[in-house]
Amino acid sequence: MSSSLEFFGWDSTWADAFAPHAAGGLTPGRVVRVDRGQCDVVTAASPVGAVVRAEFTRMDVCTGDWVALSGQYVHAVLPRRTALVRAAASGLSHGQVLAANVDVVAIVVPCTVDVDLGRAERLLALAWESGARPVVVLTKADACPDVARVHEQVAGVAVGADVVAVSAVRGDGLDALDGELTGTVVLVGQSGVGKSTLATALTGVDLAVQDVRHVDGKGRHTTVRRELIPLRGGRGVLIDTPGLRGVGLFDAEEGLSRAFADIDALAADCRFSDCAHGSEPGCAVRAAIDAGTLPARRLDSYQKLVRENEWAAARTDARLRAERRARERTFHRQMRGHFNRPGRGRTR
Ligand SMILES: Nc1nc2c(ncn2[C@@H]2O[C@H](COP(=O)(O)OP(=O)(O)OP(=O)(O)O)[C@@H](O)[C@H]2O)c(=O)[nH]1
Ligand SMILES: [Zn+2]
Repeated sequence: MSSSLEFFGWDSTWADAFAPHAAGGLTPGRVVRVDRGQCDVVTAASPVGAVVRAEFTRMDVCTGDWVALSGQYVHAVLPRRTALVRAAASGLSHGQVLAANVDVVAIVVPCTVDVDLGRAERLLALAWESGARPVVVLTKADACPDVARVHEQVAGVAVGADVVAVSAVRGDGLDALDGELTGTVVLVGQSGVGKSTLATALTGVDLAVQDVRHVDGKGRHTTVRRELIPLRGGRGVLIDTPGLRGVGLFDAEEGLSRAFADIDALAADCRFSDCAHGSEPGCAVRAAIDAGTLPARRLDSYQKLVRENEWAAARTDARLRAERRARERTFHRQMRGHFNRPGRGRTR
């Protein structure tokens, strides 16, 4: 397969997954941007402005997906290796896929003395849940009087993840970060934490103004904002998609237990298997807090995120129940119509 697709992350595993489509004469490509049923797809040849067929819109084709194109139609979406999902911003009880086939989730946290550990923990849970590898990036290190201390605090909550301090303006730490960012990378973090500045430093492209000339399916030239940009180290691509800011957890039980693996491990020693780590006797988590080995803040943070996640799950269940009831009503209506039709021979 052409090196240009490899540039975007194509490998032999994708080629295997694509084989049946290749046999059918379809073209592989990676989605670099989606906009209401239209998506921009890079292929080994030129980029294609593709149309997502109506029957696929519910599959939520998103930036980062590998697709099989038939002409300018997205014919199939290859099964995702990973997916970054959050509770939909609208507060609907659906998950929203923000990016697909992400290898590294870089959690961007500004390096300040009053660093927001709870936010880092939330993003770590989200990242672990996606199936990608999380890395915490402490930005604006140049403006922090005690980088080592903040690094230590954050490393303390980032169980199983690396933490790298950088200054995008001075360039400190960027080489170390390059080494962490391989494959498909996304930056997540609140507004103002330095994502755009960092993205520019990592790609050499000013993403705030980047425009890409593009030929759509009808051969017209248009200008689009491509959301998949090669990293300067040549070892990956950055997904720069809007909407990676406010992140609510969605179905993130697994992610939470990875992000709080230390608490999970302690909880295994609680006397009761359903211990809520409140006032139960024999609680190993409380014992660790009393002994000073687990900060009370971390347990609070964990419990808050678990409640949030359960709340989202309950809403999903409620939605599924409502959908089932609506389907049943439709079914009964159809049945009544069917049996009440003249000549159906309903005997009374
Ligand atoms: N001192 C210092 N300031 C930085 C650094 N990186 C970013 N900033 C500043 O932090 C502010 C926010 O940076 P952005 O890169 O726009 O942050 P963002 O996360 O992209 O923000 P949104 O676009 O709102 O999501 C800007 O004023 C930057 O100049 C850094 O390494 N050092
Ligand atoms: Zn307990």
